[in-house]
Amino acid sequence: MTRSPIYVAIDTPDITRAKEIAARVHHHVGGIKLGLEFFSAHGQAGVREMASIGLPIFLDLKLHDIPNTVAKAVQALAGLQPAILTIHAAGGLAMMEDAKAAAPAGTKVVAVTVLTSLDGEDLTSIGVEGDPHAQVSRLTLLAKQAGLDGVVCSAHEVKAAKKLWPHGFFVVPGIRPATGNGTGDQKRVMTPRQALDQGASILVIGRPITQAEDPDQAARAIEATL
Ligand SMILES: O=c1ccn([C@@H]2O[C@H](COP(=O)(O)O)[C@@H](O)[C@H]2O)c(=O)[nH]1
Repeated sequence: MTRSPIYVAIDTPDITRAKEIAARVHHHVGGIKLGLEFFSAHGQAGVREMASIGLPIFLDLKLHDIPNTVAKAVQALAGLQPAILTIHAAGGLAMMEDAKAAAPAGTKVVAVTVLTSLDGEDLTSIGVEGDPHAQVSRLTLLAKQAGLDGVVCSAHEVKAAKKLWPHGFFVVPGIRPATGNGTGDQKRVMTPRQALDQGASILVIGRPITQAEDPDQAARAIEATL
């Protein structure tokens, strides 16, 4: 059976709630994404507890520091054997190379290019010239050169990024079902179906599932559109 491309982003510091959501959506997702909020509250012990549910774990820590520090952090996380681990492409070529070298063989190391909460104006405000497309393309090529497994980008850039890296692994957040609540803090969004059509390898979906009255039903409804 093929795994669902949906990774549910369980962003909560409440481990009881995190386990409850995971148990409810278990059959409709391909994995669980744990990020800064969960990790800051529960650390590696919490990740192990969530892993015992039996779904692949995507550890979204978006590591970004000098190469030595990031490599040591990746080494320290290696025992968790995450399926996917994120670092920031803006950390540069050497940082990405060292992170990949420090990761366990079974872990896909992927680089965040341009956060889906940013638009062109935001990029200009932090001194990045060009639109998100140009910056995603530039950082995708750098991540490929560093020997990573793929990148994180929005569905708006994934087609172009895939052209540059046909065998890359493309993680796409900023997913919003056609019907439902607003985009929140996300600025570059697309529906799950459209994102897959554009070339996403996996879809990261948080609030549309976790904040639904019935997360199981929300995940099931999204799955039905794929
Ligand atoms: O560019 C990025 C990189 C990571 N994320 C993470 O994905 C989820 C999205 O959650 P939603 O509730 O579906 O908006 C969240 O955990 C982010 O940390 C991202 O959104 N954009």
